Amino acid sequence: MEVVINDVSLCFQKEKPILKHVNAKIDSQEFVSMIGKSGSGKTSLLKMIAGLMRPTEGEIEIGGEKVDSPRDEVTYVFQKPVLLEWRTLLENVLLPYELQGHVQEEQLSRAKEILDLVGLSQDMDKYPHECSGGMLSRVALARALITEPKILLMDEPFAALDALTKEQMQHELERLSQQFKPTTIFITHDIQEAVLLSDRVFVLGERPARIVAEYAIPFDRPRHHELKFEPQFTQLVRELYQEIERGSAR
Ligand SMILES: Nc1ncnc2c1ncn2[C@@H]1O[C@H](COP(=O)(O)OP(=O)(O)OP(=O)(O)O)[C@@H](O)[C@H]1O
Repeated sequence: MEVVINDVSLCFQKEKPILKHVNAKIDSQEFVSMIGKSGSGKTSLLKMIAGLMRPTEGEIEIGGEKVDSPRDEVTYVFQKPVLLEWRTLLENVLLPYELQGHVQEEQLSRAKEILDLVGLSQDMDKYPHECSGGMLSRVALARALITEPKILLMDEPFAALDALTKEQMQHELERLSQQFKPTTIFITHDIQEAVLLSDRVFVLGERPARIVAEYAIPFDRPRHHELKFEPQFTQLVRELYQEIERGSAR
């Protein structure tokens, strides 16, 4: 399902606009990252796509329909995994099904299968307090994908993880998004992460922000971390870094 951001502006009361004239079209099954300085409005843009907030001007369309409230096809993954402490990992992953009604046998198998896919087959009866940050991120990813959302919105999902765990999670996400193929919009401060995972990277400028640059990332998939040492990769990272700096000066 495609996402269209059509001349979107956002202004909180009496303040200078946060976002002004943001335009973008994200194709079905495309993986796009948004990078930009802190406070440039990335989370606000994601919330508007999720239907959690309305633009002051312009509109957002998903699959050709205007977004004015949260939609079933869209799943949102927060920076900090939001898990219920009194439920096991399996029960947490089953939550989207429970919210739809009674859990069927087939859905239980599906939940176990997806926990297996993220490497947690041995841990599904544990409670969140018994788990590491990386395990909790895996559960959040499993829960996000279990309903096979058409649109996956991720707001710095790996920012709180240590470097090695973050690499593992990037690998999991790369693998799973190739399998499930949701249209993904991913926010990150990590330029390397954006280049590694994305088909395209958008750079947001400073307030009032708009998309000041857009880079297509040409590497074949599946992608591996060794790519980070390739000259073309480091060159792209450098250019994006300079774009963010230039964006601030614009
Ligand atoms: N509900 C709100 N009311 C007023 N101002 C808000 C509200 N939500 C966000 N803002 C302001 O909008 C600006 C953009 O915030 P947003 O969280 O979208 O930026 P961001 O680019 O995601 O930042 P970060 O990278 O630090 O997470 C910030 O200055 C923030 O203080």
